[in-house]
Amino acid sequence: MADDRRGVVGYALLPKKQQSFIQDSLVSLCKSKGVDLVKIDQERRLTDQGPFDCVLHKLDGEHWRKQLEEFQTQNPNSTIIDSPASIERLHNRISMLQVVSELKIESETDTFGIPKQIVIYDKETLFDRQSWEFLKYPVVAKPLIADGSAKSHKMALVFNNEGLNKLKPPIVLQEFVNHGGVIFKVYVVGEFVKCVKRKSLPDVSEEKLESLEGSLSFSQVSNLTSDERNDDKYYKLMDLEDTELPPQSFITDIARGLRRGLKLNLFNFDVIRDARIGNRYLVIDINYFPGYAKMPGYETALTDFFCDLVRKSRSEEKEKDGIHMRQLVCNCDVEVRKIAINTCCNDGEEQEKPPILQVGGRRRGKRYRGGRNRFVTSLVVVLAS
Ligand SMILES: Nc1ncnc2c1ncn2[C@@H]1O[C@H](COP(=O)(O)OP(=O)(O)OP(=O)(O)O)[C@@H](O)[C@H]1O
Ligand SMILES: O=P(O)(O)O[C@H]1[C@H](OP(=O)(O)O)[C@@H](OP(=O)(O)O)[C@@H](O)[C@@H](O)[C@@H]1OP(=O)(O)O
Ligand SMILES: [Mg+2]
Ligand SMILES: [Mg+2]
Repeated sequence: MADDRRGVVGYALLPKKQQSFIQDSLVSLCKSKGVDLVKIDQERRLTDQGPFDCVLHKLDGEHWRKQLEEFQTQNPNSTIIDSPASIERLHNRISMLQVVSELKIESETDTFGIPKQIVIYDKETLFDRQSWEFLKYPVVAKPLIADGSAKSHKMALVFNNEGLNKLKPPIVLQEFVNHGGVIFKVYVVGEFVKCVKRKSLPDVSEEKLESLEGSLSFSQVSNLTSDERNDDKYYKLMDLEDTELPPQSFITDIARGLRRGLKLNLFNFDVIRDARIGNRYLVIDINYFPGYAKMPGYETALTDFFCDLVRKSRSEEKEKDGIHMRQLVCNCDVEVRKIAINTCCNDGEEQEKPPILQVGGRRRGKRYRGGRNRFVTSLVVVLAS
C-alpha cells in the first residue's frame, strides 16, 4: 500500500451476492495485500461506520441512495463503487443498450451493434403487428425493467402471433439472432477485461420456425448448471469447446468504451456472434456487479482493483485542492497515542504547529474525528505542510 494504513473496502450486498462474492480466497488475498473487506451493517447509518477507502455495493432504493450521498459528502476521499445514477441506467433494457450504439470503435475485420428492437408499453401496440413489422420472428420478449428481480429475468422466445398472447407489457421485443448456441460473457473490473463462453439458446432455422408453437419461456439460460442443462434435450447438443472466442483486442475496446460511456467499473455484458455474418457481434445485455466468482482468477482481478482504488484515493487525499499535506499515521499504543494527540491536536495549545486539515481514526471500534480522547486506538492527522 501507498502508506502504512491498511486499506478498507466496505461492502453492502444482498445475502445471496455476499455469499457468492465474499469468499475466503478473496478475503485472504486482499488481506495479504493490505486491504480489509468489511461488511457494512445495513441496519446502521453508513456515516457512523468506517472509515472506508471504498464502498462497494449492489443495493437499490431511495434510503440507500441517501446514505451513500451523505457518506460521500462527509468522506470526499472515499470512492463509491459505483454511483447509483450510473447503475440506474442498466435497470432499463433500452437505456442499457443505448450506450452501445453511441460507441465508436475502429476495426478492419469486425463490427458490432445491438439487435433490432422496440419497446412495447401496451397490448394494443403489441397486437398491432404493423407497428413493429421491421422485426421478423422469432423475437425475444424481455421485461423492460431489469432490476434484478426474478421477474425481470423471465423471457420468452416468440415464434409467431399466437405466442404474443402470454406477453405482459412493458416489454422489449428483440430480434432473435442465430449465434450457434454460444454466448460470450465479458466481465469488466475497472481496467480488467475477461471474456468467457457460456451455453445459450440454440439456433432456430426457418424450417423449424414453421413447426414451432407460440412461444417458449425461459430464464437465465446461461446461468443453468450443467445438470439442469443436461436434463433438457434442448441444450444437450451444444458444444462450447469448438467455439472460437471473439478477438480479445476488439472485445477489450468495446469493454473500455462501455466503461467510459456508462461510468461504471463493475459490470459484465453478453455478446453473441451473428451466425449470418460471422464477424458481426451483438451486445444483448449488460449487468451490474455480476457473478464474478464464476470468472476464472476473480480473486486476483478484484484484489488488484481494490488495491488500486485505495492507492488512488490516498494520493488524491494528499494533493487535494492543491495543498500539499503531510499525514501522521499512528497505530497507537498507549504512549504513542498520547504523543500523537499532544503533537497534533490544536485545542488549547499555543505553540506553533501546522494547521490541521483533517483528523480521523478509530475509537472503541468507532470513527474518531478529532479532539483529545484517550481511547483513540489509531489516528490519522493531515497537516498542511
Ligand atoms: N437477441 C437475442 N438473440 C439471441 N439470443 C438471445 C437474444 N437475447 C437474449 N438471448 C438469449 O437469452 C438469454 C437471456 O437474455 P438476457 O441476457 O437479455 O437476459 P438476462 O435475464 O438479463 O440475463 P442475465 O442472467 O445475464 O442477466 C441470453 O443469455 C441469450 O442466451
Ligand atoms: O448475484 P446476483 O443476484 O447479482 O445475480 C447476477 C448474476 O450473478 P450470480 O451468478 O452471482 O447470480 C449474473 O450472472 P452472470 O452474468 O455473471 O452469469 C447475471 O445473471 C446478473 O444479471 C445477475 O444480476 P441481476 O441482474 O439479477 O441483478
Ligand atoms: Mg444476460
Ligand atoms: Mg441481464
